[in-house]
Amino acid sequence: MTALLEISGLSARYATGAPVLHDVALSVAQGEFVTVIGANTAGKSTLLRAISGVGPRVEGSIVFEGTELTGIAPHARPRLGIAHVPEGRHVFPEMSVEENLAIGAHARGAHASGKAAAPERLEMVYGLFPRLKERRRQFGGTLSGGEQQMLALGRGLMLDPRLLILDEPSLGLAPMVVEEMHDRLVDIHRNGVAILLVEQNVSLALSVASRGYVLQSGQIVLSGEAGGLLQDDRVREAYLGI
Ligand SMILES: Nc1ncnc2c1ncn2[C@@H]1O[C@H](COP(=O)(O)OP(=O)(O)OP(=O)(O)O)[C@@H](O)[C@H]1O
Repeated sequence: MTALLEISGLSARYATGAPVLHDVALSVAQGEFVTVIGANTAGKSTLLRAISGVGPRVEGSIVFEGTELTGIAPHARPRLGIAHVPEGRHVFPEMSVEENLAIGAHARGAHASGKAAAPERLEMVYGLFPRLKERRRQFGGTLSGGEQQMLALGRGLMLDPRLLILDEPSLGLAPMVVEEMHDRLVDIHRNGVAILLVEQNVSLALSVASRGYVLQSGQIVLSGEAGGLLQDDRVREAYLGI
């Protein structure tokens, strides 16, 4: 499979701290669903931030569709087709659902080639999340936690991304909402969008993704087919408590 995202020799550190990522190599093929699992502070969010260019200082290479990202400004990366939905919901509380979604379309830029028109994207997002359509005039801040997470995800999709990077989309949600969220991720993936998912819920992440990486203290210590990782004793002991 052709690589959509190819990371190699990636190290990252924050201005104020010690190195967080060490010589990380990871790839996502066109249309692939990949997950990164690991304990708290392993560096999962930092890895996603390095891809979107917000936060850590990086060394190494992050190539997206043949373009080296490390020299590209963070605000220009969404226009290449990368949507980052960070941890926490980050909706604009005093803007309507539809205004929140419009911001996503704006971030993609008006002239991106191959971009579906914003009204089509909006219908696609409303098709995936009918509850957002019902509440399109409601302020973002008045939505339930699950609805806000869906709005954050919908805003990312308004970018018409080729790669969706998601940080803990199920954090703090009730189990039924978590399942709904993961069903929607499967739908989005079926529509041809590649997904890189960071998730605390390891069994769920490995059941929706096709491949996974285990990040430990900033290093990839294990990787492979999701089904294989789910059966791996090291994963079962460390992350599933089995
Ligand atoms: N802005 C920052 N400045 C300095 N250090 C940071 C910053 N953000 C994160 N770190 C540090 O980087 C390390 C990795 O954090 P990161 O958030 O990437 O981990 P994580 O695997 O996503 O964990 P969690 O699941 O708890 O979010 C931690 O030790 C954290 O304290």
